[in-house]
Amino acid sequence: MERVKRLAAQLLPGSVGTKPKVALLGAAGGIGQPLALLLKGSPLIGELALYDVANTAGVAADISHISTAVRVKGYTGPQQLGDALQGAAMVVIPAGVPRKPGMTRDDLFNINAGIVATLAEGVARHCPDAWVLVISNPVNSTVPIAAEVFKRAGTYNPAKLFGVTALDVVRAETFIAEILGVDPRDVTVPVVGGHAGVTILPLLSQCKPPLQLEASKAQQLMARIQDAGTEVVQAKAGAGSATLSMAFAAARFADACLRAMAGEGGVVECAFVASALTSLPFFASPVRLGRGGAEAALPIGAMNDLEQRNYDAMLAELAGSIQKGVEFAQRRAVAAAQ
Ligand SMILES: NC(=O)c1ccc[n+]([C@@H]2O[C@H](COP(=O)([O-])OP(=O)(O)OC[C@H]3O[C@@H](n4cnc5c(N)ncnc54)[C@H](O)[C@@H]3O)[C@@H](O)[C@H]2O)c1
Ligand SMILES: O=C(O)C[C@H](O)C(=O)O
Repeated sequence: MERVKRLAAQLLPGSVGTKPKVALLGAAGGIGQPLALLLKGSPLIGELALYDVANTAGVAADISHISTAVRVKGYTGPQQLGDALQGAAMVVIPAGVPRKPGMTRDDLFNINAGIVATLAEGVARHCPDAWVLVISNPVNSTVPIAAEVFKRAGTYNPAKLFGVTALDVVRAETFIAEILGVDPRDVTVPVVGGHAGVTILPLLSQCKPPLQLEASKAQQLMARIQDAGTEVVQAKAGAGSATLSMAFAAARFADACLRAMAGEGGVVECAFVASALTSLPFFASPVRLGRGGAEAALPIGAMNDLEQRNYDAMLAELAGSIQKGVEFAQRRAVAAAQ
């Protein structure tokens, strides 16, 4: 049996025994640490590679003492990025700077664009078949950046690149459950578009159980979901943005991906993916996940007047953010070639 497991590990890239290796980039950060903790508890992971530019050794030593079967190793600095990524079946990226009060997610672009591009280059080189889950903001631009890097490297598989928008869904479920007086786990609500301000579009009319709200209340709830990140940034007053709820949301999304990777059918989660649902090249929607990644971006369904107005209002901003990411990656490639 052991021989069969070892053989399977050699034949299936990214697997340790029969369970995959997951690399977490930005593992010592505000999201990285609690996310590492949650991933250490996953029965679906064989090995967890914790990578950061600083402070990884302590986090890895600490997490490695937790009595679950996931093997943990820490990697620090660009020279160890390759080893962290080698053989990974999934790469989760929360590396980068968070917002401070008064900033938009787009204000993070100048720093985070280069970080995500560099890490995506590492993925292309060391684990080109991995599923890549991008958390670093602005997601509406960092995902297109990663796509461009992969295209240039000849490794782009649109089915395996995801912008993590799960926190928007988690928030929508929570706020709706408060209104309905039910357990948030019993609420289902699609959140589509992107992950910044007006591009976050919760389709409240499709909520299950149904949510009966007059238009002004629905508008208020939609605005609260759209501004929930800012609510946390303001509450943290300069100490960063959402980390714990983000770790919860990312762990849930990673778990969905790992279950689909392992062959579970019918797994659907919202994510920002390459999509033909709209005129835009990327769009967040419910996505059906399968062994090979995103199998289908599911139709966003009928929208009421409020949702349609929000949808129409978001398209230009989302298009601009996507284009900004694409142009950044193209300029970077030209500069690298000179
Ligand atoms: N997608 C979402 O819903 C969502 C939610 C919350 C936060 N975020 C974003 O996630 C990012 C991280 O947030 P945080 O609160 O964890 O920030 P943080 O500053 O606490 O942690 C970021 C970590 O990234 C590391 N890092 C920086 N450059 C790196 C590099 N080149 N390679 C590897 N690691 C690097 C830092 O050392 C740090 O440990 C931010 O951009 C934030 O806006 C996204
Ligand atoms: O709001 C932020 O800057 C972080 C994150 O995108 C969030 O939605 O909490």
